[in-house]
Amino acid sequence: MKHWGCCDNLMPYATVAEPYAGPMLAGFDHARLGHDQHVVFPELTLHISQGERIALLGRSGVGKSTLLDALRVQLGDQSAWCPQANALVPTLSAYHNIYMGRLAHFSRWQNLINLLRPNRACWQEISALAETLGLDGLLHRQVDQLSGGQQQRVAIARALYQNRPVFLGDEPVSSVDPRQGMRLLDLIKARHPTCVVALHQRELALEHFDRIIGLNDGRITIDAPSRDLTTDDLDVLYVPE
Ligand SMILES: Nc1ncnc2c1ncn2[C@@H]1O[C@H](COP(=O)(O)OP(=O)(O)OP(=O)(O)O)[C@@H](O)[C@H]1O
Repeated sequence: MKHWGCCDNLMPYATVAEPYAGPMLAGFDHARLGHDQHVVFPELTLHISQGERIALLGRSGVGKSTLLDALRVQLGDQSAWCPQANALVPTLSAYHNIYMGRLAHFSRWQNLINLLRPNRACWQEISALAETLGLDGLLHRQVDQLSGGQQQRVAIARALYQNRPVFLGDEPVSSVDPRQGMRLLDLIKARHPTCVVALHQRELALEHFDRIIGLNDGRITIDAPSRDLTTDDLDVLYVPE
C-alpha cells in the first residue's frame, strides 16, 4: 500500500493551465510530493481540468502512483480509484468485490444482508456492468480463483461501479492483452468525462488520451497534447539513468 504525504505547499486549486480548457478540477503549484522523508517531486506544478483525458507515462519508480495518490486525496469522492495491485478481497466473490465500490452508499445493515443474499437491484446493475467487461458467468466465483486479467477487470468494474466523475487508474490494463486493453480504456472513457491513467504502453496512451504527461527525474518533462507527439518522442522517458 502506497502512502502519500509530504506536501508542504500543496494548493487545492489554481489557475487553468492553457491550452487545456474547462473548469479546474485539481492541481498543484510548486508542491512537494512524496512518502514521509522520501521526496519524489520536489516542486510539482500541474493543473487538471474537467474533461481532460490524461495518460501518465514514465519509467518504473518515477512517481506515477505517487502523483495519482495525491490527486486521489485532492479529489476525494469525486474520483473513482482503480489501484495498481487490484486491492481485491481474494476470498470474496467477484460480485461482492464489485459491490464494494459503493459500500459507503448503503447502511451497514444493508451491506451485511447483501453479503448473505445479494440485493436484487445491485445484482442486476453489477451483472450488466460485468457483461460489458466480459465477466458474465464469473460473478459468483471467488476472486482468487480468477485469472490475473479477470481480476484486473473486476478491479475496473469496482471502480466503474463507484459511478464518480473522475477515473484515476494505476496501470488498469497491464494484465490484459492489447485488444482487450483498448476496449477497457474505451469503456472507462465512455463513463468518465475526466480520467488520469498511468500506463506503460505508449501506443495506448497516444491513441486513447488527449494529453500526455511524462515524468522523469522528479519532474514533468513532457506535457503536451497527444496529437503533437509520436512514440519516438516518448522514448526519451525510458532512457536508463
Ligand atoms: N510507501 C512508500 N514509502 C517510501 N517510498 C515509496 C513508497 N512508495 C513508493 N515509494 C518510492 O517513491 C518513488 C515513486 O514510486 P511510485 O510507486 O510512485 O512510482 P511509479 O512510477 O508508480 O512506479 P511503477 O511504474 O513501478 O508502479 C520510488 O522511488 C519508490 O521507491
